[in-house]
Amino acid sequence: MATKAPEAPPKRPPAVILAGGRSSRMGRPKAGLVLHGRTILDHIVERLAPQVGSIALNLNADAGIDLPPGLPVLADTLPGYFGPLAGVLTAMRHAAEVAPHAAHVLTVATDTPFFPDDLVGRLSSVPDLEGKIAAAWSAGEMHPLFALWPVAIADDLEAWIRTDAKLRVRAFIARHPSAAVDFPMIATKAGPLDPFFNINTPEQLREAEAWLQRLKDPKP
Ligand SMILES: Nc1nc2c(ncn2[C@@H]2O[C@H](COP(=O)(O)OP(=O)(O)OP(=O)(O)O)[C@@H](O)[C@H]2O)c(=O)[nH]1
Ligand SMILES: [Mg+2]
Repeated sequence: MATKAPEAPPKRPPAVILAGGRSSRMGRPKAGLVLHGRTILDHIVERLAPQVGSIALNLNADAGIDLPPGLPVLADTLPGYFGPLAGVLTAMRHAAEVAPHAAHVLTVATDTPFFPDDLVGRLSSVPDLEGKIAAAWSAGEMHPLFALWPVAIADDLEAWIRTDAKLRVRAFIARHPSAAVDFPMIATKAGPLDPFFNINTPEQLREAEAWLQRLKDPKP
């Protein structure tokens, strides 16, 4: 009797951490922010590593910290601070080089320390994922930088960045087949925490520190 070959486990995608912005509201590079004595970048790498095949960091200026050893640093392939989509394009170009068979590349933002530890598992379980952008949502909002992007649309993205005036991530996603993947709030003693809470200002950094403390406190 013929035995069915076991299905190969799904390949983990290459990932790029987006930290290529100017951090102007924070006033210093966001990748180097310290939360509970460790850089936010360390928190992000730790959460990401078990979920992906490789990690690189998209950065356009000195982050002001010692970077984790062995982490490739990628400046935007289209220099000029064209916004987050320039980071996504850089991620796609990088994936085509380091993982030529990967259909998608994952992006995450460096300023969002509580993102789900099942981010990749759930984004990749979208039916008929091939050719689609799978983006995370929570509380009725899209988090378009937490997404799996088809590497095959890199040229389209580059043309869009070169010609579109507004460079909105959501507008680019709307041009392509996409899927929304909803993530629940994290329950804490102080109420629900959005896993995509992101840090733009010094005040939000203090808020994130308080949330981290609540997450570490044992439940009553
Ligand atoms: N590669 C690249 N990434 C960018 C650019 N602008 C923003 N980003 C990234 O996009 C994500 C969301 O951007 P923001 O939260 O506004 O971060 P930011 O632009 O550094 O901060 P502000 O200057 O305060 O707006 C962050 O991960 C940024 O690093 C850019 O011009 N190039
Ligand atoms: Mg910005």
